[in-house]
This record gives sequence, C-alpha cells and structure tokens, in this order.
Amino acid sequence: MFVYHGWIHNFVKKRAWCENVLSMPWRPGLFAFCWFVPFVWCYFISSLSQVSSHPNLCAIRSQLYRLLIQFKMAEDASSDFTFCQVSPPADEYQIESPKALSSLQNIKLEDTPNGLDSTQMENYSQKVDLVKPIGSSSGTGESGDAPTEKKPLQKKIARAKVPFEKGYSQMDWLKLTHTHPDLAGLKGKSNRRLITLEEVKQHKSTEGSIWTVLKGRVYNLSPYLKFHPGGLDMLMKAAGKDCTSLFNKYHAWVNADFLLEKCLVGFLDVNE
Ligand code: HEM
Repeated sequence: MFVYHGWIHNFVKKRAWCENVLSMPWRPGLFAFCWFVPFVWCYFISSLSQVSSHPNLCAIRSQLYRLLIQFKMAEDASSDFTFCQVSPPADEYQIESPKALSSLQNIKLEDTPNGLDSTQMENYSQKVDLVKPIGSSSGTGESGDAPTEKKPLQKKIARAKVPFEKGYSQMDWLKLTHTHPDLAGLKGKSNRRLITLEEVKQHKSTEGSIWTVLKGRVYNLSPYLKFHPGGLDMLMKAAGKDCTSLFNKYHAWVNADFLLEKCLVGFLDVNE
C-alpha cells in the first residue's frame, strides 16, 4: 500500500500544476478513491460469475443474440435508410446460443440431389414435378405440355433520390418536427376539421402554403418541401390535389402518417 501511495504521489507531484491540488485538504480522499476503484471492479466481476446462470440473465443473453442476428441481416439486406422498415416476426430467429448460430451457417441449400442412385433419382424428380406450379412443363420435354406463357415483367420505377442540402436530411426533419411549434400553419385552429377538395386546390402555390391529400388526410407540405428525398419538383406534383396514387406509385412503404404528423391540417370531406 505504501509503495502504491508513494508512486502516485511522486508521479503527480512532478507536475507543477498539481502541487496546489495535492496540498488541498481533500488529498486523503483522493487516495482513498484510488484504492476504492479496483475493489469495486473485483466485486463486480466476482458477482457477475455468480449470477451468470440466473434465468433472467439467460433471457437477456438470448435477446441480445437475436438482436445481433437481426442487425446483421438488416445490414446485409440493404444499407438504405427507410423509415418504415418492418422487423421480422417475434418468433423468427429464436436462436439461443452462439453454437446454434455457427451450425446455422453450415447449412447448405442444394438443388441437386448429390449421392442418389438412379431409382432414388427417379423418385426425386417425380417429387419435384409434384411441387411444380400448375401449367409449367417438367423440363424433360417428354410431357408434351404446351410451352408456358411468359409473364410480362412489371415495369420498374428507377430510384431517383436527390442528394439533400446540408441541414435538410431526414434526421433534420425529425428534429424540426420536435421543435417547431406550428408546422401545419394552423395558428391555433383545430386539425380535426373536414376540408373539401376545393379548399385544398386553393393551396398550391409556393407563395402561400401547399396542401395535399394523402390517404384521406390533408397535409401542409410547405415545411417538408426541401426535406423530401425525392426532390422538391417531385413533391410539387402533389400540390393542391390528392396525391395518394402518386405516393403509392413511388414509395408505398414510406410512413407518411408519421413523417407528416405535425403537418396535418384536417381530413378530406368525402361527402362533398
Ligand atoms: C406527400 C408526402 C410524401 C412524403 C412524406 C414522401 C416521403 C419520401 C421519402 C421518405 C422518401 C425516401 C424513400 C426511401 O428512402 O426509401 C421519398 C422518396 C421519393 N419520393 Fe416521396 N414523399 C411524398 C410524396 C411524393 C410524391 C407525391 C412523389 C411523386 C410525385 C414522390 C416521389 C418520390 C421519389 C421519386 C422519391 C425517390 C425515389 C426512391 O428513393 O425510390 N414523393 N419520399
């Protein structure tokens, strides 16, 4: 103890700026603290080994493994930032130990039945035929099925994300929704009133406010214009009208209810 005490004392004392600090009345307290820290660590580590088999701890551990796997899968799938990414169902990836994880990685999915003799091979191909969708040929050319019609491929919409200006990222938008007092521009009026399409049409120029209808809700788009990842021009197509079909065409997965929650002006009057 004396060696340690002396070592710290000499080490700190060499620095002139510490001279005054060390001569202060709380100096004994400082050294007591230096001794206290390692003891706390020892106690913590020994208590950890005692409770490692506790059922609650096991549950937490398995939850952590599950989270790790979900995170890895999300990372592999895409690096894109989307707000409404849905996590897998709770009963998926119920892996309780790292052992199970490594054995999962060893599983191989093969199309070809390696190591089967000719009769087994025949049975195998019959089974494969059974599970083929109705109308598709067996692939042998002997069945005499009519060649299947090729489905027309769905026209893909090219992604056209616009690089955001500094200070206009989706995170900046989220911050703004939490700090701005009146994004809808209602000045204290209720956002529960019914609004006709006629009234929405009057709000479509950048001088005033820009309203749109999305899934029966009327939103003030003006504050969101510069934050839209698809660009201002694209969003202007929604000005003064019902943009639900346009919205779904480009990104049905986007959670607009959440993003534009603070821009809600009212609800579309469908009886008009
Ligand atoms: C009215 C509310 C709207 C909201 C809240 C909204 C929000 C968003 C968000 C969050 C994204 C990024 C999507 C992603 O990263 O996956 C996006 C992208 C985009 N948006 Fe919108 N949008 C709206 C309306 C529209 C409309 C009306 C159009 C078309 C006229 C449009 C066209 C686009 C395009 C072209 C992109 C980039 C495409 C892509 O990344 O796949 N958006 N929008």
